[in-house]
This record gives sequence, C-alpha cells and structure tokens, in this order.
Amino acid sequence: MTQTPQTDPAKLAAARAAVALVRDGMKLGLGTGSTAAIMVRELAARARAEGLSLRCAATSKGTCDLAESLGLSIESLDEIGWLDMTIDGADEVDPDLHLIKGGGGAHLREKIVAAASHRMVVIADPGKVVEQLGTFPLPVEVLQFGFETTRTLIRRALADLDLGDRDVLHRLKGSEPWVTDEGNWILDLHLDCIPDPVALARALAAIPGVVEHGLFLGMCHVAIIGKPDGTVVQLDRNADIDADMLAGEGD
Ligand SMILES: O=C[C@H](O)[C@H](O)[C@H](O)COP(=O)(O)O
Repeated sequence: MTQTPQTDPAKLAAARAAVALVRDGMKLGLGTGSTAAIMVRELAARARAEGLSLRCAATSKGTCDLAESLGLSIESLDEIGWLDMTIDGADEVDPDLHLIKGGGGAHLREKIVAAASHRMVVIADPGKVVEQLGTFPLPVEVLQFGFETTRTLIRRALADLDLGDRDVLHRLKGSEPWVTDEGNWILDLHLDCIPDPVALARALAAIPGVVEHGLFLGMCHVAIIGKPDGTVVQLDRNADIDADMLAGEGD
C-alpha cells in the first residue's frame, strides 16, 4: 500500500528523534519538504503539550504557513539571529554527510538558515542514503535574467569536470517555469554521479547567474535516518558509516 508522507513510519521516526533534541528556549530553523513537514507537526504537538517557548525561522513560505497554522511562532531569520539548531530533510546523504537538497526548490533559504545555525540535523528515510551523490538531479537556482546564458555556462562547467552530455533541465510546473520563493527559476542537473562535489560546488558558485546550488558540503552535523520499523540510526559527521547497512530499506 502506498503511504502518504504524513504516515510514512521511517520519516516519522526520524522526525520524532530530531524533535526530541529540542529544548525549551531554543531558536530553531525549520526545513522544507515532506519529512520536514512531519517534523513541524511533531514539534508543534510537543511545544503545545509541554508549553515550550521556541523561536523559529522557516526555510520556505510553505513551512511558514504550516508552522503558523499549528501555533508555532515564526520570525524572520534576522529578527532571531543565530540559531541553535536547524532540522531539515535531504534528497541525498553521503558517507561524509554531504547532501543534495532542493528537490522542493527551497535550497537557497535552507542553506542560508543552515549557515546561521549552530547545528544542522538532517532527517531522512533510508532511501536517501547513498555511497556517492548525484543520482538525484542536482537543483540549481538561477536568475531569470540571462537564463539561457547561465545554462550554457553550467554546461561548459560540467564539461570541464568530465560531466558533459548531461541533461540540464528547466524545472517546470505544468507548462510554466517553476518559480522559487525568491522569484528565481530552477535547473535540474541530471548527473548520475558527482565524483568531486567540492569541485562542482566551486564551479557552479563561480557562474554569475547561479543564485545557489543544492550541494550542502560540510554543513550537516548529524543525520537521523528513520527506518520503517520505527527505529532510527544516527550518523555523525566524520564517523564511519556503513551505508550498506541501510541500503534497500527505503520506502
Ligand atoms: O527543497 C526541498 C528540500 O531541500 C527538502 O528538504 C528535500 O527536497 C527533501 O524533501 P523530502 O523530505 O520531501 O524528501
């Protein structure tokens, strides 16, 4: 039976374990996506039940609306300042806890919020754990101005990294461009594998029309991987990770 994101037991287990890390008085970053949405619901329920006083910054309009509808107080990042912890989902997590994010197009705000956080905690199901990044198409947020120029420059950069002849696709919503919260467009880079994420990140960041790419390198401190049986595995940065242990347990 197909499970809705709200009832996915692996995502729920990861979300609950992350929410258990929250303490009264914390300043929190709230991620975006189906896993983060489950976390926001769990967080709101716990805050209500325990009377927690929390200050939260959201990484998207969608998360902001959801959190406020559940009674969580959302402020702008600049009002809150430095955050104790951000809890967010991911599209891929590698053994170094490098990430691909942006499947929901929110990686620009997510990266800013993560950069403003003392700790970034990623929550995911086992299907997100990979040996090497790149199977999931890498989202790149680009300005609408000069869009085709930027796409050409991205293709050239990929060729320089021996990643030529890959699809660089304009993300659409129906027949219209998919527009981010910041009013930009998204290119999805279908790379299959990313042998050198650091070199790719550097190359993409050097292209003028690129606003932000979905590689999160060295930003995640802890990944909590929920499993369908409701248990979790916690992966800490720099610890040895046996990705095989988790392989095949995705939903
Ligand atoms: O832009 C979206 C975010 O980076 C999400 O955190 C990511 O796509 C994972 O989303 P989900 O939990 O729905 O798989």
